[in-house]
Amino acid sequence: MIEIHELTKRYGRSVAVDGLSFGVRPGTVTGFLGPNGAGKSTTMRVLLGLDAPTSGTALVNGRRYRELRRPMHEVGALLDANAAHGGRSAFDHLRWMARSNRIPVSRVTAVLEHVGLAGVARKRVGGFSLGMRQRLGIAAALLGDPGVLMFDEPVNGLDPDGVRWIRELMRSLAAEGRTVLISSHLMSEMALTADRLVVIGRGRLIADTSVRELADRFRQGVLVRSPRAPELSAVLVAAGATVDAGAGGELSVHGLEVDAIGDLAAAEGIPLYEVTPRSASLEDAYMELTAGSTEYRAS
Ligand SMILES: Nc1ncnc2c1ncn2[C@@H]1O[C@H](COP(=O)(O)OP(=O)(O)OP(=O)(O)O)[C@@H](O)[C@H]1O
Repeated sequence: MIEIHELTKRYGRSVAVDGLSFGVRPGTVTGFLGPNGAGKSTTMRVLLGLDAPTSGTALVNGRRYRELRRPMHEVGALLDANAAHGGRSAFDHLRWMARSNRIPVSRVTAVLEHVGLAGVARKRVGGFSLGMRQRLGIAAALLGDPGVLMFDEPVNGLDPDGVRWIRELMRSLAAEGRTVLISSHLMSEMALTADRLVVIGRGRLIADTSVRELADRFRQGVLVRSPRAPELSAVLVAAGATVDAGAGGELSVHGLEVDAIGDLAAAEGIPLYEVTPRSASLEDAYMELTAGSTEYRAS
């Protein structure tokens, strides 16, 4: 469980996080989204005790990071994939972390296997690709088997296989009942990975919602194709829908859900070739939500 309450972080005169409040629940993947400079990394750094808040609180399992008795058992994080010393092997890097946190070395082998690095465990980290470094960073986060996990931009620079692997790993960690927070500035990625979304801009909360609620909020109607489109259109309008006919004969229907459209067409014996809810505009929703919050914008 993560709880952020009225969190503000100033660096000199600039405000990185500005009165931010939200919670992240166990058993879900929560996407932490916002344009560059929105304050995502700062929030995570404060949660991990790497930065002190100017005011407000950032709690893990009800405590500030420094009050956690065995921090690596409670929260694991990937902030910077290049944190490991290049001259050490993956195994030695993790063994050093395990020893200094009184974690049995057997966990090192387990997490290296979990992230698919068992075969290169004795190789120097300096020779690792970005994807392998990300995996090693995730292995380090998992070392203490914590219930809360935070990943800052974990898919940055990964190839499609790596992206899919991370997505599945995040989902399986949440399915085990863990609290998973992933920061990203890619809505398209979060739409596939996250259950919930916390969107911030200029350090402030813009939206705290489920992916489904956001999709519904910005739904663009249902696309319907039928060989008897004009007839179907009349039926749908009579049932209270608003219908726009496209140039190709397709109908854009607002005010009726997919099931209702199917039932009405069936009742009239009108064939349907396609009924597609057009809710895939999450990227647009995100752009609209964060318009005005971006630090740098091409004009
Ligand atoms: N140590 C620091 N000193 C001064 N300003 C900082 C510091 N760390 C962050 N900031 C500023 O705080 C703001 C928020 O930065 P932060 O890195 O938290 O954003 P972010 O949402 O993680 O962005 P990105 O997606 O680019 O990583 C930015 O304007 C940044 O320049």
